[in-house]
Amino acid sequence: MIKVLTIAGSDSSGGAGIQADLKTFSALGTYGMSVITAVTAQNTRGVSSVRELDPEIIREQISAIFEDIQVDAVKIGMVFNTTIIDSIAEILLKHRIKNIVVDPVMVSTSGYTLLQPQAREALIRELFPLAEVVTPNLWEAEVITGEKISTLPAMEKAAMTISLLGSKNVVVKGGHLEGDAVDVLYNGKSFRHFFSDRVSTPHTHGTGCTFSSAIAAFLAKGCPVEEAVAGAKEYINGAIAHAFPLGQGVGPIHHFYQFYKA
Ligand SMILES: Nc1ncnc2c1ncn2[C@@H]1O[C@H](COP(=O)(O)OP(=O)(O)OP(=O)(O)O)[C@@H](O)[C@H]1O
Ligand SMILES: Cc1ncc(CO)c(N)n1
Repeated sequence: MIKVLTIAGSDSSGGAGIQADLKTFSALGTYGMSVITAVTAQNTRGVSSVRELDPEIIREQISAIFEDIQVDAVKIGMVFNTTIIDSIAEILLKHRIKNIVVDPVMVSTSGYTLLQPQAREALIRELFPLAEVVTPNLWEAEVITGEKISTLPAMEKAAMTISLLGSKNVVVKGGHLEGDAVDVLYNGKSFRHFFSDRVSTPHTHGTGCTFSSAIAAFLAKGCPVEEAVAGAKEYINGAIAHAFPLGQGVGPIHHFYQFYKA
C-alpha cells in the first residue's frame, strides 16, 4: 500500500484542506493520513473563524506517524504561524522525509488569512528547501517574488525566482489566469507547460489543495516529477468537470475514482 500524509488545516465544509487532501489520496488509490494544524469554520461562502492547534500536539501527531509508519510522500498545506512551521520543519528534517510537496497557502479565496503575514518568511526559508515541489498560485507567486504576474512569460520568470529559494521544482498555477488553465513547471533547468481548457464552472472550492495532494500521491507511487504533475493536472481537470453546487456559495470539486483511469 502506498502511504501519503497531509499536514494541513481542516475545512468544516469538506471542500478544501485536510478533507480535500484525504479524498484525493483515496481516489488515487493511496492510503491517506492527516496531521491537523488548524481548524477553520468554513462553508461554501467563506471562512468565518480559525483556531490553530498547539505546536506540541502538531509535533506529537507527526512523530506518532513517523515513529511507526513508512510514509511515501507528504503534502503540506495551511500552516498558519511561525511556531507551527518551526515544529514541522524540525521533524521533517529529523526523519529525512522525501517527496514533500509544499502548497504555500496564504489566504482563502474569500480573503480570510490562513497564514499570518509575519510567518511568510519562515514558510519560505524553512519549508521550501525541504520540498520536492512547491505549488504557488498566481497571487502567492506575486507575494513571494514581489512582481506582478499576468502572462505566461511572467509565470516562467516567477518560477525561476522561486526555485532559487530552495525547492527542487516549482509549479506556478494558472487557475486564476484569463483563458486556458495553464500551469508552469520549472525544475531548475527547463520549463514544461501543462495546458487544459478552462472548465466553465463557479464551483472550484478546493482546487489548489487537491492539485498539490494529487502531485504528492503520484510522487508516492514513484512517478518522476513531470509525470506526477501531468497526472495531477488530469485529475484536477476531471474533478473540476464534475464539480457541483453545494450550499449558497462556491461549491466543491468532485473526487470520484471512476473518472480517473490510471
Ligand atoms: N476553471 C478551471 N478549469 C480548469 N482547470 C482549472 C480551473 N481552475 C483552476 N484550474 C486548475 O486547478 C489547479 C489549481 O489551480 P488554482 O490556480 O485554482 O489554485 P489555487 O488558487 O491555489 O486554488 P484555491 O482557489 O483552491 O486556493 C491548477 O492545475 C489550475 O490550472
Ligand atoms: C483549511 C483550508 N486550507 C486551504 C484552503 C485554501 O483553499 C482553505 N480554504 N481551507
